[in-house]
Amino acid sequence: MPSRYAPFKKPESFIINPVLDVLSSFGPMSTDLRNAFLERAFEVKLKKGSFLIKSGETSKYLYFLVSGIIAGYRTKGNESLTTFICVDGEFVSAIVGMYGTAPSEDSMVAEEDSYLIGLRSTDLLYFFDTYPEMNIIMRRILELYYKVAHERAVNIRMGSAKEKYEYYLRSLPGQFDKVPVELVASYLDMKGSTLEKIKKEMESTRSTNLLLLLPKLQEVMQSEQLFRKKRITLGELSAHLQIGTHHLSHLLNQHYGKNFQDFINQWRVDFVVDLLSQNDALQYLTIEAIGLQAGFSSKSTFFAAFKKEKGCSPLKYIKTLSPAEM
Ligand SMILES: Nc1ncnc2c1ncn2[C@@H]1O[C@@H]2COP(=O)(O)O[C@H]2[C@H]1O
Repeated sequence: MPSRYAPFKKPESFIINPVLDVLSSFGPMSTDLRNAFLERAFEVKLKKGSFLIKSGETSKYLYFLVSGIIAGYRTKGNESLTTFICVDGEFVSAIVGMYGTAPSEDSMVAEEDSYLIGLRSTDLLYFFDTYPEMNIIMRRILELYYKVAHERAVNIRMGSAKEKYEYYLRSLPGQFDKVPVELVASYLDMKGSTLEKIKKEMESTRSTNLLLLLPKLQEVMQSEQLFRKKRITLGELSAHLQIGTHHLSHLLNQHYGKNFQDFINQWRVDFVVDLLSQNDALQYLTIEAIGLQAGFSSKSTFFAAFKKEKGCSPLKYIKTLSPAEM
């Protein structure tokens, strides 16, 4: 047993229970099987840069990555190739010799501090013999990984560098940002500089696509006066535009230089100013009531937002209006 292994330590239940939930999402687990896992699974903490498995080593364990990144690589002559990138929520093992029957061809290294749950292959074999449901669960996991591996083999050989990168983005929804560019480039078998260029191009088309939404945003604010809804949220406005909240935030920041709240408040203040200058609103309504009409939920937020936009209080502003405007 290589000495770099820490002694056996059971994981905390708040960590192992979600892992068992992932397993049972592939098929029901009996309480006995869950308990057997709780008894035998161990925790593995890896510092960034340390090995989970070294090439040539016979691994007698399977792992589930709870947090962090594990990358597989192998070297051929002077060349080093990233063979897989594993992010949290995935299983990792020496693919060749999964049950400790042959040395691993790939080395597996933590690309950031990682936390894994391990299981001895002998325990897994024992589970197969003792709990029939474990066979079903493992069969389904392997079917899924087989499908993913096939997709990867096809996609990585086909298409342009951009298409390969698009495949990669689809294969790790929501997770891809955390993997270092150099690692992704090696995985997709392209130069780091090529990948940087593709990423930049995709960023700029995304910004252009977002800009196409500006007329719709204007429409939603002007005709539907969505800002007048008290406590309107970023989520509601993005739902109206049918885009994600982070895309809307990005658009507001890029185009207006404003965060969501300031953007909404600017519309509200413009609404108030419009009302004040157009008719004799103040004969019927107090200035506070006009603020509430505009969508502000209190006098203080109204006054603060007004000052931020116009540089003075609403009352001072009214005094600057000519009598004809009032
Ligand atoms: N990365 C690791 N891989 C395998 N076992 C580990 C690791 N880190 C700690 N261990 C523990 O080290 C133990 C060594 O003996 P066991 O095989 O009984 O069980 C092993 C695990 O409990």
